[in-house]
Amino acid sequence: MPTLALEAKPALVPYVEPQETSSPLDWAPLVTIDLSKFDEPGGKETLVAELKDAIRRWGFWVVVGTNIPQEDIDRQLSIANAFFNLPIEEKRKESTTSLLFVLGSYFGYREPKRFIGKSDVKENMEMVRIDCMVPRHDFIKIFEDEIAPFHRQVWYKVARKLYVLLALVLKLPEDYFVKLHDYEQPSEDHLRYMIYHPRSAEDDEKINGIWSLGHTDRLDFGSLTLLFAQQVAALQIRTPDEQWKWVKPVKGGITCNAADIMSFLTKVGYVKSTVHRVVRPPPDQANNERLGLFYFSRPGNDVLLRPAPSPVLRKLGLLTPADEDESGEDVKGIDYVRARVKNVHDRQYTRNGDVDVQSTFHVKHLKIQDYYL
Ligand SMILES: O=C(O)CCC(=O)C(=O)O
Ligand SMILES: [Fe+2]
Repeated sequence: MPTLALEAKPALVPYVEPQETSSPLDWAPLVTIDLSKFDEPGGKETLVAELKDAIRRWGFWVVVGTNIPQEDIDRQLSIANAFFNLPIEEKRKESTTSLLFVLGSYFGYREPKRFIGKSDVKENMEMVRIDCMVPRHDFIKIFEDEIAPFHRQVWYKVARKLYVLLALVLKLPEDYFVKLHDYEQPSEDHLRYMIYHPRSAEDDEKINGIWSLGHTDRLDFGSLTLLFAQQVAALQIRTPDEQWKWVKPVKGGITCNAADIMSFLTKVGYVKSTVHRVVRPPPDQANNERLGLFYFSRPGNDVLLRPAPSPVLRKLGLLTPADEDESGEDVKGIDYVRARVKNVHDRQYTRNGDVDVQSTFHVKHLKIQDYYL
């Protein structure tokens, strides 16, 4: 079994993206937010108006003009690809064990071990979650000097600006959400590398071509999910009229979605945490590996989770006196994240069909409904 010399940074084969699909797919008409306007006079106002529609109707949008160099994104994809190409014994060295799931924490490598519902087909995705506070896999440590600044620039160039715009949509002080997600404070904010391996048409048929069940981003329970575009179409969102539509990858763009904490902070409804799923890609991409690079923004561990005191929510009658009562029992960001991860992952089977699709769990006084479509 090859071992890695920690001090040596191996030369990486540059990752080459698969060809774009030419299948005529029913794409979701997502709004594009051009962040290069953010610092222009009147720019924020324009973006706020665009984002408002996106968060209320779709919960998904695309961001361009981020000023993150394309070569930095490509380099992350090359590191991710090289990691997944390591022998399995090597990847397992820092794997996420079931013990961690019991504790509700899951950084590190996760291999596809679970069966899909009651079928004999196994999950086809591998992932590695990279947090800045846990021991890392040796391979990841070697590239830490590139991964850490990349993580940081995504926060400052994208997530932070989106939080400012979201606060403005809700007529809150500009830094309201920025403070809750302060990059410099301890949190479980993280990057994720992920790869889906193609399956035979036969196996995919047994699971109705669904690679990841419809869900909101409870799984990586956070506030915002940023997905750097990769060319293999497979992500679908459920539209307000309950149709599944494909999300079109935009070269150099980032597909963003509001996750459950953002929805919770805005009374589960103002900002929509939209149901989405991953399906077998179209025929001309069905044999491609699907490599993904994500950023999951989470609130600070010690942040108290309570609905934002937004005049917009108040005007809509969404804030109850209990929401505005500061003496109630508090739930911290970390309590919520741990409870959710434990509920989702501390199990042998993925949920599919009739296997435990509905469940609830508690975080202190909050009862949370967890479901999969
Ligand atoms: O692979 C994708 O495009 C989306 C994955 C996803 O929705 C998730 O992991 O929460
Ligand atoms: Fe998701």
